[in-house]
Amino acid sequence: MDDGAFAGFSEQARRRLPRLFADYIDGGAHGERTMARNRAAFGQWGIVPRGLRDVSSINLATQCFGRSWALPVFLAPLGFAGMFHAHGEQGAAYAAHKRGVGMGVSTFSIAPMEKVAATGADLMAQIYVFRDRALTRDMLERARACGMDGIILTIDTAITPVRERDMRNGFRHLSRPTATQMAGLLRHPSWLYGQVRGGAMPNVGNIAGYTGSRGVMAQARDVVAQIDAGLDWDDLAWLRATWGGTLVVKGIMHPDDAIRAAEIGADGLIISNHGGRQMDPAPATLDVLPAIAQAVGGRVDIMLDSGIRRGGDVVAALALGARAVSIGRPWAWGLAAGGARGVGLVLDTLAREISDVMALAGLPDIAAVRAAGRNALWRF
Ligand SMILES: Cc1cc2nc3c(=O)[nH]c(=O)nc-3n(C[C@H](O)[C@H](O)[C@H](O)COP(=O)(O)O)c2cc1C
Ligand SMILES: CCCCCCC(=O)C(=O)O
Repeated sequence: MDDGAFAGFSEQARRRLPRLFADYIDGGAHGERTMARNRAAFGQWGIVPRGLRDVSSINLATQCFGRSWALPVFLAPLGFAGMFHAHGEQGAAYAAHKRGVGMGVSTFSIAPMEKVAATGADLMAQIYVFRDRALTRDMLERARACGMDGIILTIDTAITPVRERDMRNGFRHLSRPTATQMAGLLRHPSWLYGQVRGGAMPNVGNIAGYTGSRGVMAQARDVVAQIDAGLDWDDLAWLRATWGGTLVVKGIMHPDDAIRAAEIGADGLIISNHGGRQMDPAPATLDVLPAIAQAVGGRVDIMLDSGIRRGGDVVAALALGARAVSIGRPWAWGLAAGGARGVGLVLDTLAREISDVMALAGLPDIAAVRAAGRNALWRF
């Protein structure tokens, strides 16, 4: 896979992590065709160079979901990040805070959201609607109590599909490691040392009542079983009525769903195919973006994720109608490779490339990118 500007980070992450974690991050569902298509879609668009425009100062600041960020880039919610490096989710949040960008805290965060919030970062809690609604209400109350005024409802995980790499590695059964798995963990002593120092028996610490000594994957399976596969539009309306803050729906891939979510009162949408980890084969997010942007017509802000690996990818997504993008695997690689510093470097790398592309396209700020739209682009 083409890891773009982050190839160095992903290589280092693969060296540092036991294989089953590296594969968990990198892998996708079934034949991984969606994952490949996400990248290929960005390859279809060029940014047209323009000169004789004042680009002596490039401003990457943007507004999305009623928030202001220094870059049009958000750290996507990632489960189990605390197992990629001892700095865990707090390290990533610290890096996000330092760079002035936002971050989603996964329901499957190893660190409880309260600890992540203590970094002072601009966070949104990623939630599911659980079969036990009291559990969902509890997540909402905790998010509110620790100062988060926004939530992200993930809607593309009614089931968790086969991910062949995880099957091969027995990832979902890690709670009782086999001899092969144990040998794999022991071959990565610096990673193991970090985990031992961090508590040795990690929990999905973000979900009250699901921690304990049975091991992280047994807990994760229990939580996955709580995700309500019967979720429908009425439940979105229930969530809208229950949660007074910003509500963003993640996993939108069809204009009709975008319109319906906006009508029910969602404040924002994330066009996402979960980085190719759910539906395979699905269309690339960049390919569905123009129709969705046209359908919602500016009524709600759109963020896009899945396959962003270059500054040019970000500029293309903004020109086609997104207000910001989010990155998943790149920050996981940065964290695994170098903790909080690694996540910061990933953001710096992307910011530098976005700035390069905007300058050479004669677009000094994000408003100019959005105003130029397709006029800034070339379809190969
Ligand atoms: C390791 C990993 C864990 C993830 N965990 C979650 C999660 O807990 N909740 C969620 O909504 N999305 C989750 N995602 C999906 C991301 O939020 C995001 O949609 C995706 O990573 C974007 O694609 P990219 O990795 O190509 O940037 C996860 C993705 C990865 C790679
Ligand atoms: C054991 C599978 C749980 C999946 C939750 C995290 C996630 O969304 C992912 O893509 O991985």
